[in-house]
Amino acid sequence: MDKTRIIVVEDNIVYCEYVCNLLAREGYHTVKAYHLSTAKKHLQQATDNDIVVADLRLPDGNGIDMLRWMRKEGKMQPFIIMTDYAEVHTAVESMKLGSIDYIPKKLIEDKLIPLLRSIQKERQMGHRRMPVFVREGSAFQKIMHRIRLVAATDMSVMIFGENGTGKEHIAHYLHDKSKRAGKPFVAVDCGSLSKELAPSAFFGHVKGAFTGADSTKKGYFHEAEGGTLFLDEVGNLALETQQMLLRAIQERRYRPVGDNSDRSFNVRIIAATNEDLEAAVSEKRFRQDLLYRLHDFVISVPSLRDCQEDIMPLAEFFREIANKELECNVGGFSPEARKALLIHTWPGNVRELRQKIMGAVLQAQEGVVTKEHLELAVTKPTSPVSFALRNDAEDKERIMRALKQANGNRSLAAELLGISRSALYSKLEEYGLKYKFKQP
Ligand SMILES: Nc1ncnc2c1ncn2[C@@H]1O[C@H](COP(=O)(O)OP(=O)(O)OP(=O)(O)O)[C@@H](O)[C@H]1O
Repeated sequence: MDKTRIIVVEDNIVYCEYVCNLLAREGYHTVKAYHLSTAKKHLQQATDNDIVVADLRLPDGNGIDMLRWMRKEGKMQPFIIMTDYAEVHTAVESMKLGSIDYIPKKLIEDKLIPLLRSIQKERQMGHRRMPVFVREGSAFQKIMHRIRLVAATDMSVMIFGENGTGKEHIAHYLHDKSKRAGKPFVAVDCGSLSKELAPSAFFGHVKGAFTGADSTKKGYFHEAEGGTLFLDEVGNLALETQQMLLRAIQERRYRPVGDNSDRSFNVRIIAATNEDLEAAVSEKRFRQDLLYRLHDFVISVPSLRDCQEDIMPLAEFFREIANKELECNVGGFSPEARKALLIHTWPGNVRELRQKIMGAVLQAQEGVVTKEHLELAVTKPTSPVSFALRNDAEDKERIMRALKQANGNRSLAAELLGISRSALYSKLEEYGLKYKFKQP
């Protein structure tokens, strides 16, 4: 099971139910919409991991209208059209707009699940459906440097940053640069996990463990074996789940629900949040000991408004993608549009930029994107994420772990800790730490 939700858009209530049951039997979490308007509401809350399965004909529009609306809004979730009407031209139109496939309803039982599995497999193998732009601004160069530094180690990494800054991309990149590349990368949306579901989701369960456990299920830890487990929005985990995770991480073992023996695991953990977890700790919403376990190494991703030099290169990159995906021929941005892009505060960060550019290109079709095409509203910036954990005991252990990972090399350890070499020396002195590295 992963964090994928399938949004099923179908006005025939019986058929909608049938498709949802088909999906639920395979362990998918489904959301139903009988109208295009309801589907749009669901999509406003959708994550990039969701997948849409839509009928072609709906009471208040059709599947193609919906796909066009999604792409205009920059919502690039995979879109599968199902229909009774095997009209080739409609299929072609939906493909142009980026629908993944077109399944005649009579073949749905055979084709839908394999198609969904292949989409998910691609994601798990790290083949992102969305191309990634390598940002060259100075902040990102530093981040890339820090990633290369930590990738080779097994340190847990905590990524802080506002929504849409690219934290998940960074986690993927880190995985790809690590010795775990080629092994699974399993992303977990911690916000969608209730405390009741979490034990089975993380650790799996055996058949008959509880009512409804019709078969044995692997949990995220098992799925991620040898690879990376990415805990997205980790600040949203229930306290009970935090405690359960902490125990597993400390002991490097867990017990599937209903099983009578423990399993050990070899998984690297990367976590991300847009929350100030230090505040969450002081408000007793987040366990300090878990936070401390999760952040051997910290990466702070700046907001887009603090990376002005990346705005136009990213905008050009998204313009080219939009041209290709939407079959448009837009050559650039007018001077006013450029100015508007540079002064906008981007509360939704790169995700918002992508959405605005996709929408603008679709509107412009050709020529250049103008300020009007961008439809940028006046916005207030969200508060920046700050982070400064520390208490002496935890600091000491973090320092020792960094020194160990750096094989005793103090310069490298200081870099891993994100402090200067002299700051590391004074910390070593302050805490009376004498780390002696034994040569093998
Ligand atoms: N370097 C990049 N190249 C291309 N697209 C990017 C890049 N960075 C971010 N994006 C786009 O922005 C969206 C948000 O990125 P991502 O999901 O990695 O951010 P996030 O910080 O994890 O967001 P959230 O906090 O909302 O989960 C992605 O869907 C992606 O399309």
